[in-house]
Amino acid sequence: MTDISSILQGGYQHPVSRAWQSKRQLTKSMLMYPIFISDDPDAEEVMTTLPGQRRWGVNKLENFIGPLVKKGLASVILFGVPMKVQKDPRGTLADDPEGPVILAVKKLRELFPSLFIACDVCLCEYTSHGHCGILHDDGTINTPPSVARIAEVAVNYAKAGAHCVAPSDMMDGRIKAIKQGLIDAGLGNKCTLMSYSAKFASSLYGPFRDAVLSAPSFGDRKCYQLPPTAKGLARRAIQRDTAEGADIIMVKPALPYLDIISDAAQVAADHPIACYQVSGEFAMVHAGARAGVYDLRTMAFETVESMIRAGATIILTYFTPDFLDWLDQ
Ligand SMILES: NCc1[nH]cc(CCC(=O)O)c1CC(=O)O
Ligand SMILES: [Zn+2]
Ligand SMILES: [Zn+2]
Repeated sequence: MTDISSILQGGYQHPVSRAWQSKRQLTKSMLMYPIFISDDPDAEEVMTTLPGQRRWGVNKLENFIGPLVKKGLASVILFGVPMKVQKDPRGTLADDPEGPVILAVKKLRELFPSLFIACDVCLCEYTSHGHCGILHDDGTINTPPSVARIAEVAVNYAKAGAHCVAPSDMMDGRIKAIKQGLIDAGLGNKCTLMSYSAKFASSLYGPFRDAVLSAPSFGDRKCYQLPPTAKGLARRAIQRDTAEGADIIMVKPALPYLDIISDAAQVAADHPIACYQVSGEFAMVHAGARAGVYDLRTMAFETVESMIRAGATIILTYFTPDFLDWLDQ
């Protein structure tokens, strides 16, 4: 005789009952789409390492984003790609009023009033050395001016109309400085602060660095991004950033760091938890599908559903346009 408590399959025999077995399901409003904005206003440049993604010029945004908004796109996060300009040690062009990010924010606000617009905040796309902060002469991070500069850039994106600023630089103390800067500018109640709190020094950022030309010219980012083994540091960074005024906590990369997502959901239980399925994860899912290891769509769902199961409610992913279609089918 089978013990009644050993029978589980009765609970998931049908697609509807299977859906009831998940606490949360992927919905369109969970998706935030990362897009690359070139300083060439007419660009629609294909990138070989990020399948299907392009560097877009400001003039192309209407035709690119319009159909996605019609399909239910709720939010985007913008990355500036300065292709033509001169970079300097302090990343002066990060908040150039005529630069790609500020122009794109204004344009998108005007074109798509319902779209939630976040801006990634970092200096590495704009610094001559390619690091995320301002450096001492010996090449190490000089924290106070880095934090001041990052906060200045964030406030300028918010002033341009960003609904959310998301610092990915990993400088200590930047959340507090940005929050204070937003408050001082009268934007404390108008702009969401999403912290890349638990951002690890990962091999999975390669395609992104090619896309935005932000690879460091020397060294690596291991003195500011977290060591992949450092569960404790991640928890402390999450605690610190919630205490410093972050509205949303992010974990990045996502799939190899599901335990950190789960920790974040406990440590910051009263905050929305975001995770970033980064460029290398996206490339891996595509590469495996091309090699015949699995079906692309099935695997894309499995990765993102794992993140949701771990505790994420916001997913930054290059699969967003695909999910908007797949979720309709
Ligand atoms: N601060 C830069 C930044 N912002 C987002 C990503 C990664 C995004 C991706 O790989 O998709 C990176 C790369 C890095 O830190 O080197
Ligand atoms: Zn950076
Ligand atoms: Zn960044």
